Amino acid sequence: MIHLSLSTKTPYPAPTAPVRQAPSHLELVQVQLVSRHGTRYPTLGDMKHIKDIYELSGLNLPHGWIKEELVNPENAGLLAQYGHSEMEGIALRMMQRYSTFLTERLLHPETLRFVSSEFQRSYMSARTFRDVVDPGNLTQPVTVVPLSDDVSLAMKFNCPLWLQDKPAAAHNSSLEVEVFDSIHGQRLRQSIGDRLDIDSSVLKVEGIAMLYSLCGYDLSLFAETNSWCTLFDPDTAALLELRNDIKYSRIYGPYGATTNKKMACSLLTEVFAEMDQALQNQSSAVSTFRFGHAETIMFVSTLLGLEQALGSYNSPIAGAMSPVVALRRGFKTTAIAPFASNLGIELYKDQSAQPYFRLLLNEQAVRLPGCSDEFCSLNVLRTKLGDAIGCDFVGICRV
Ligand SMILES: O=P(O)(O)O[C@H]1[C@H](OP(=O)(O)O)[C@@H](OP(=O)(O)O)[C@H](O)[C@@H](O)[C@H]1OP(=O)(O)O
Repeated sequence: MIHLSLSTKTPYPAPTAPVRQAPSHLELVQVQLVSRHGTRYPTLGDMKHIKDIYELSGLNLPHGWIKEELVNPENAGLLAQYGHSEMEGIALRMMQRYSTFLTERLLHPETLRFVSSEFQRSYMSARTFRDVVDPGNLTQPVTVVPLSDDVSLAMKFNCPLWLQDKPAAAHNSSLEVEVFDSIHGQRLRQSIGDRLDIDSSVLKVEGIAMLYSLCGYDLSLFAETNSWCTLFDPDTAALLELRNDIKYSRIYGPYGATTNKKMACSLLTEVFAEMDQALQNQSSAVSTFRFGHAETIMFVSTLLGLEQALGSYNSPIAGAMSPVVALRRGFKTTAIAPFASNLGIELYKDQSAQPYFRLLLNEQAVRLPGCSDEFCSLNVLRTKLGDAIGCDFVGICRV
């Protein structure tokens, strides 16, 4: 696979090495997972933009660059074959990572739960994942959270205040994107124009961003690097990822509306309730595997302040940010929200029953600020989340 940072259209970066084993004094009590669905087809919105690109006059596209399935509305937003494979891989590695724990849990099938949002891509991701973890079909079927009640996975649709603030967030990000385009636009138009052998004025930067998404879909859906991805090199891809991150960090991330820092509070309240219940009665500890969307992961990341564990975070990602400084930013959607992006939450207890946790982002350990090690006292996380635990999501979202 070519090493291009393709933002939320990046295929899942399967880990190449297993995580560290827990120290012997820690006993695994529970595992929880919050995951985006696997690789999907473009949404209807993206299909329209792709169709415009396909029909752009003056683009003599080589054979194979135009793929009808990317503009067939019957495919819109559906989980793709490769998305199933991504979920199978994550489940298989989880079975290896927690083999004793999960084998024992399957003796009490009520202690494993699978939950998805009401979108086909999330539901089928949950189904595929469950089929690997529970081949004997002993556990309850996947629980689908009705969209109208969903405050934990597709939560953005049920927060009126967030929806009211979104146009302002989108406007703020568009101002920063304009600054970015004024600095980097000419270089991008020249580079892509040369590679497409067209006049650099034919394409706007917004159109180039769609070509970048097309490379992501080519790579994620077809493992193909010989068409749209030939237009990009790591530097131009990194610039377009930065352009996306200017937007995503303001719409779903730490540099947008204050509600962004609360949007995952209902979800993390559920996660903490299950952790507390597990600590009180370990034998009935429930491990829940949840499947949602890119924003599910981005909202959780924003509430946890993951960008602080992943890189520099003090200043908002801005259009005039130098690419060198931008390289060190903690909020990178290629790392936080690729297809099948997932956050694992492991719960342990030590010999004096003190609770510990470890976070795995895409199956790699993350050490939160305030933690001296990836295995960290649960009190650090509880304190960090504060009143987000037990939050009144409806009250927070009231206009
Ligand atoms: O890849 P992203 O995070 O942008 O995908 C979004 C969807 O946006 P789009 O693919 O259209 O750019 C968004 O669809 P929209 O029609 O509401 O804009 C969808 O609601 C959101 O959940 C993301 O989709 P995901 O792939 O299910 O995460």
